[in-house]
Amino acid sequence: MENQPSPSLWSIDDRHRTRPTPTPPTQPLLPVDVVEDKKGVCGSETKTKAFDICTPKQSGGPVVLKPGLFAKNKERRKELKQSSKEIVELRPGMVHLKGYISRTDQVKIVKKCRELGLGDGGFYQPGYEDGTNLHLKMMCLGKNWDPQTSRYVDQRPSDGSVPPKIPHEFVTLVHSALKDSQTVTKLSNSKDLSLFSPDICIVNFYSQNGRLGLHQDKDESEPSIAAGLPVVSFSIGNSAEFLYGDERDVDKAEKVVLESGDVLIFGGKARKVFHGVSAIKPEAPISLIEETNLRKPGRLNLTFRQY
Ligand SMILES: O=C(O)CCC(=O)C(=O)O
Ligand SMILES: [Fe+2]
Repeated sequence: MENQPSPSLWSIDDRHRTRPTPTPPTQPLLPVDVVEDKKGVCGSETKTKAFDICTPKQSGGPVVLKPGLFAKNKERRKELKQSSKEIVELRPGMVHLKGYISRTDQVKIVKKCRELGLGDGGFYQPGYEDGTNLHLKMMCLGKNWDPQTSRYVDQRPSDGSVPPKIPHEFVTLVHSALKDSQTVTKLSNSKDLSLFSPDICIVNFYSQNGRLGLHQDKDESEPSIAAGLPVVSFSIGNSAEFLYGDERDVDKAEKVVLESGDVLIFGGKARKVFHGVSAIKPEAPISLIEETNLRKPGRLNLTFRQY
């Protein structure tokens, strides 16, 4: 499966033949990186600061010396070498598509997530019932996952916001990744990676100390889990150490590094695999950061599921 053409996110009809249609003009981003959301629950006024996953462009301020041209070109050559495509079956039902999302599409995903993340239902700091916070920022699309109750609801309880819809371009890319991953699982069981219609996407943003403990994704509906409908995960930005295993035990877990542009899929027999993120690594593609101003270090992860 080496060197497959990468699907383009904005070419809808036939990703292998059609040139990507020009990016639709993005809505103007909100003017400031902090948005005050005055919609409260039950009429009370709460102020939620939307988290900006990108660093707003500075006007004035201290001059930052950029790396020289030679150093930059060297970085880019390294990036090109590293972005080799490969599909690896990690275990039955669990597939790692390395370098699957093109750099252009990664840029589009970051920009779209930033735009949505600054609006109603955008990035916030999730916390558990006992008052502890998750070590990441979160935004839900389609339906809201509530960490306090581990349930999906239509509105975010903390501010009453309604989650934005999943952009259809994201769904197109999920379907392409599933179809391509089925080719490697033909010999084992391609039903593990059956096509589905994602109606939920949880978008996580990890900074330097971001992490996520070992857990199972099991809050989707019973029929969805029973059918083994897969979870499809996109990684963008800094690389991450991703753990997975049969039990909630870090010492027994296996480890894989997820890099920018990687897609990970787990369904069928692997649908209830324990998984988590143990660390964010320093590596990030320089061209992506330059084009998007994604915070450094910063890792965006999108997991698509069907309720
Ligand atoms: O960030 C990741 O790679 C995993 C995210 C995850 O497991 C989740 O959101 O349930
Ligand atoms: Fe998960």
